[in-house]
Amino acid sequence: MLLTSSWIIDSAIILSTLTYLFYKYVTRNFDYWKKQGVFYFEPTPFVGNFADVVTMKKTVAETLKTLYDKTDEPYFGVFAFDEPILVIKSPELLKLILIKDFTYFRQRTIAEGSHSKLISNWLFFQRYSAWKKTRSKLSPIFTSGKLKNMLHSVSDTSELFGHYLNDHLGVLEAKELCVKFTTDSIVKCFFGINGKCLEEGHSDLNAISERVSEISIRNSIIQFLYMFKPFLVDLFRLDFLKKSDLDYLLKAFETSFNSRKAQKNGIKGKVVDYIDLMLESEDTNGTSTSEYESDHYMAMANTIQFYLAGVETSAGSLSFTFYEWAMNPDIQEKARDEVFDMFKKHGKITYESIQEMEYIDMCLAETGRKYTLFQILDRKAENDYKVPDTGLIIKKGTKIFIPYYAFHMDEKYFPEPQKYIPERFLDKTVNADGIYYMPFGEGPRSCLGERFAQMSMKIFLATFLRSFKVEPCDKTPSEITFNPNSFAMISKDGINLRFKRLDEN
Ligand code: HEM
Repeated sequence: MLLTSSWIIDSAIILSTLTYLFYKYVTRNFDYWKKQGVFYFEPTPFVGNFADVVTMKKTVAETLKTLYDKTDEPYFGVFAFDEPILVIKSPELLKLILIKDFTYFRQRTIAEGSHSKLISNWLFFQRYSAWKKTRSKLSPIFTSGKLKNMLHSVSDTSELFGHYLNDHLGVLEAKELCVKFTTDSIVKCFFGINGKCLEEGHSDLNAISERVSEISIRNSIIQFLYMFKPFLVDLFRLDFLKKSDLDYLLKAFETSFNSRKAQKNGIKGKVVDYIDLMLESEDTNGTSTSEYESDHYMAMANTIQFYLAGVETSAGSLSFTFYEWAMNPDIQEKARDEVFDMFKKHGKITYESIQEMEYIDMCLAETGRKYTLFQILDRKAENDYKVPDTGLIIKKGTKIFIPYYAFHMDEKYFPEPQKYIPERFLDKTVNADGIYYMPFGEGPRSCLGERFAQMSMKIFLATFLRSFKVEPCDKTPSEITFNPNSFAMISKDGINLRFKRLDEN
């Protein structure tokens, strides 16, 4: 007997008290935006403004778009479950946050993965001081000169793709198909190995790439916690990759690195990939052993990150481009004409010739607009920041979501946003006043691999268009519905398309 003579009444009192206390706890921040004088959307206890995400009706990107469309305020408050988040709608304010006043917003909101030596070495997750050092060491890899050296590896992989497709023509799931190319091309350029996805049809690396992009309960929970509950990531030591997959990748890299080192044995040769670049820069003279080891580990860790950051995103972009080309044959034909002109003029794909393929550039730009690939971009205020010409002070620690899918689908910037119109990018006036188009992010923290991704995608598409065509089939969705269980924006029904040789009817 605790409170009354009846255990039933006691239990009811205890249960109600606990429920009340829990309710008070999860709603403790719900007056935050009111106190700040910021317009906000009324949250629901336990889910905040993300009820549709929890019930799997919509993706995070679509949920934020619905709210974005309901207001003309330059910024507004929402609650991700119990946490206040500032959402930016003004392109001018976004330019300040991402570029001009970047020093206030150098971090992301996502978990930092500090439980793992590997993840905490990844550029994407690092805090400013570590990030600055890593970014300055990695940036030289993506200069024009270095990319030119990687072009041959990407071209060879595209040729291999041509052979693979020739043997597998018919109805194929476009993303699965493109993952084979992006995996082989990224591991060739950054690990210096043959991923054998195209040569063997399905290799160990192909299986790892599929596990990374798979919509499984494990992946959904991990992605959700990285985004919304970062402290649980460290507590439960959550990693993106299964340990066995990670060990496989680390071993593949080290074996390739050591064998190249032994082969070269100090001889300076042509730099063809990332491994050569690492050997070139890992000159131990004048560097302490511990500094050498930490640089080597950083370079190796980021190779794994390039794999994770590049395979899924580039395959997503390519498969959505295939989808749009299948649904818009006139656009596919126009892109093919450009490729034939390019081959007529240059005879082969060179770094210079791909710069001339402007229509394919426009197609990729339009794919990047319509299919943002990530749900949101994010930043965190490192110090109090006074927003010019308003009374708002964004307090230190405030999490900021950039609803870039909503910007890209905003009628004001892109008339008839549901339509795929590459010509939108003809006059290059996008982002003239403020930032509203950012498929690769913007500012000092934008995508490091953008130029590599653009180069590889163009080489791949040019090789494809020269010999093949793509059409819709019975299983092709008439429009794309995004899968609400994934952090990446992917098609819920897959993208089944019919691939044919150019001379086939
Ligand atoms: C179509 C392909 C790709 C798309 C659409 C894409 C998109 C993005 C976006 C939106 C960001 C966040 C930027 C921001 O917050 O402002 C990002 C970051 C990043 N991406 Fe990509 N990406 C692609 C391919 C790649 C590739 C191929 C690599 C590496 C080889 C790569 C490496 C990175 C890295 C390292 C970061 C973190 C940058 C930092 O925090 O400094 N990405 N990417």
